[in-house]
Amino acid sequence: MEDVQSNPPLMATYKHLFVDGRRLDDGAVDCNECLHLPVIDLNSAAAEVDMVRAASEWGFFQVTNHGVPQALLRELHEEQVAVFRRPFEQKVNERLLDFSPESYRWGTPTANCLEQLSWSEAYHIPMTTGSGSSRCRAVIEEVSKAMYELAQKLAAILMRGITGGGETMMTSTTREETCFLRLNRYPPCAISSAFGLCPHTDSDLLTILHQQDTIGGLQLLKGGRWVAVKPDPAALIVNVGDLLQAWSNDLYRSVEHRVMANATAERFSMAFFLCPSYDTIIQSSHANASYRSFTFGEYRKQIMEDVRSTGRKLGLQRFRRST
Ligand SMILES: C=C1C[C@]23C[C@@]1(O)CC[C@H]2[C@@]12CC[C@H](O)[C@@](C)(C(=O)O1)[C@H]2[C@@H]3C(=O)O
Ligand SMILES: O=C(O)CCC(=O)C(=O)O
Ligand SMILES: [Fe+2]
Repeated sequence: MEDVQSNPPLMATYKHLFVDGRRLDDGAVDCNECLHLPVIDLNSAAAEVDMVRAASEWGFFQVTNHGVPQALLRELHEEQVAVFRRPFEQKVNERLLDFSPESYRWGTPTANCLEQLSWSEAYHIPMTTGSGSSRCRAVIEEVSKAMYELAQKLAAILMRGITGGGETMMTSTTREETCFLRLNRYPPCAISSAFGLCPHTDSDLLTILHQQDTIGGLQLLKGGRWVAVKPDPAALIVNVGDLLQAWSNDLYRSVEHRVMANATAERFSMAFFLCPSYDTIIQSSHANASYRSFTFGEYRKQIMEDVRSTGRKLGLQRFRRST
């Protein structure tokens, strides 16, 4: 049974954004249509070709035979539920497993309007920090390692698929220090429609996402329309991040996605973000590269500045060369 005291005070903090019973305009969503993402069997002979096609046509796909044990994912889910069930005060004031105080976040402190609000709470867990000998710590570490290994394998395939060649991604390009797990919890939002996570692209190389239940709510922008992704706790979803889009000179697509809050049910998910070291230069070898070269550190800094000053992420458009 859910302890109400564990919920962050989302309504009390953000009620001013729900003015005049305003609702988000989600008229573009076809609720009856659930998107079946392309499925890539990593053991199949065609895996590499299929993945390159899916990353350029969809930006999102599912992987099977990925090597991450279902039992481990279930165990993480149990630990995650317990972590979020703790009283709100504890989540804010006590460091979880020695992670930095900023590892716990809720709502959107910079939101100026309903469209910028994320009705959720999350833990950002960097791969290389934290301490202790609890089961929770051990499970987080094991999941991070398995996700890191899988993500590196997928990124290497996608880098090889960039036509024109020249691009290489050594395993040394990615850094355990910058990769992180994001544990998401989306509380129900009974009063009005809200985003569980507002529309965004991921600011990494690629993301591996596990939707832990069948509640649903993830939507992605396809052909100018928001479409719902079929929830499947047995699947791992992979999506291209901004850095791979730039590195591939727009061959691969970092697709905008969002989560709709559910009126009655809470939802959990976990995402692993594969990132390079901050000094990695992101640069396409294409003769007419669409983006100027930039470091990952520069990119992160720009995003944080934009979110702070405008309430939203401007992302890759900041780095696009004028034509
Ligand atoms: C306010 C924002 C923070 C965020 C970018 C955004 O505009 C909307 C989503 C946020 C998110 C969610 C997933 C990742 O944790 C993240 C790093 C990302 O790429 O999009 C964050 C962004 C952030 O914290 O900077
Ligand atoms: O919860 C989900 O399904 C999506 C989460 C997500 O997009 C993210 O954490 O970046
Ligand atoms: Fe995301």
